[in-house]
Amino acid sequence: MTFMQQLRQRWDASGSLVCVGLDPEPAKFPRRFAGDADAVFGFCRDIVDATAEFACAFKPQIAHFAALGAEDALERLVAHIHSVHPGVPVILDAKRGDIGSTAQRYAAEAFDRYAADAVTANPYLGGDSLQPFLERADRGVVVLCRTSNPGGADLQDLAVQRDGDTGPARPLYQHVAETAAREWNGHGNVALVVGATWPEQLREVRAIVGDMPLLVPGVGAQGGDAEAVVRNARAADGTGLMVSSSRAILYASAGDDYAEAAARAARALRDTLDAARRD
Ligand SMILES: O=C(O)c1cc(=O)[nH]c(=O)n1[C@@H]1O[C@H](COP(=O)(O)O)[C@@H](O)[C@H]1O
Repeated sequence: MTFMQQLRQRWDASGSLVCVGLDPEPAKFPRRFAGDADAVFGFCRDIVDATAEFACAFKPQIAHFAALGAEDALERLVAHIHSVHPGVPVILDAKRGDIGSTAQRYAAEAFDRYAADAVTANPYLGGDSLQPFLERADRGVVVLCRTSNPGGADLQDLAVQRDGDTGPARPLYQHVAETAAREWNGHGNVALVVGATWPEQLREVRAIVGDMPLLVPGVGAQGGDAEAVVRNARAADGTGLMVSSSRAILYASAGDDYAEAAARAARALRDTLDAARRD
């Protein structure tokens, strides 16, 4: 089954638009993990098991593992999700982008080493740099379009015009959305990242890309408005969104109830999103 088929089935089966982000920071782990050499895996596994029923996807962030030398924990975590929660797609957040020969190795890293169903990719190097990801038709390629951070505007909002365009200049992120929909999505395996912190841009992107899935980080710790995300960016059938939250779920409690607190936070976000899409 392809990533897109899996995602659509999961939206239906879970009734959830929540993507649970897995960004391990040992300093924030509950005290019971102190001195545990396998704390990164153990903590993330507990969060996964507690939140899976409320998740349309999981999104481990690679730097949060690699910076700790915990790549092995990431490999085992993805294997755990596939075996214990089959049907919940894993998006590896790696934001890769490089010349073709190197991008090919990044694709092998994400899809073969880590067995991710999808990967985030940076389009700055252009279409040929995305090709090694795009040609893996069964996997998803989640292309950065309008990122959630304050500086997302610095370059992504620059008004630009392609050679030969006759209309007015448009923000670069809109060109990314249009190119993704028209040129990069030949296998139907492309999604876009648009931050929850930019509701107007979410609306603009949705208008450009039709029903293409959007990964929307920035609710929770970054303060994005979950209801505005749904209002502005749901697809025609009420799905189309993976609204991603990491810290607000992972670290909902620093006590022994961390897993239950994470489940409550994920369920609350699911319910908020679900109510908004029924409005
Ligand atoms: O690609 C991403 O996942 C991403 C894109 C973006 O525009 N903004 C963004 O915050 N992210 C990631 O989403 C997660 C957000 O974490 P929280 O703010 O804790 O929910 C982090 O892992 C970021 O690296």
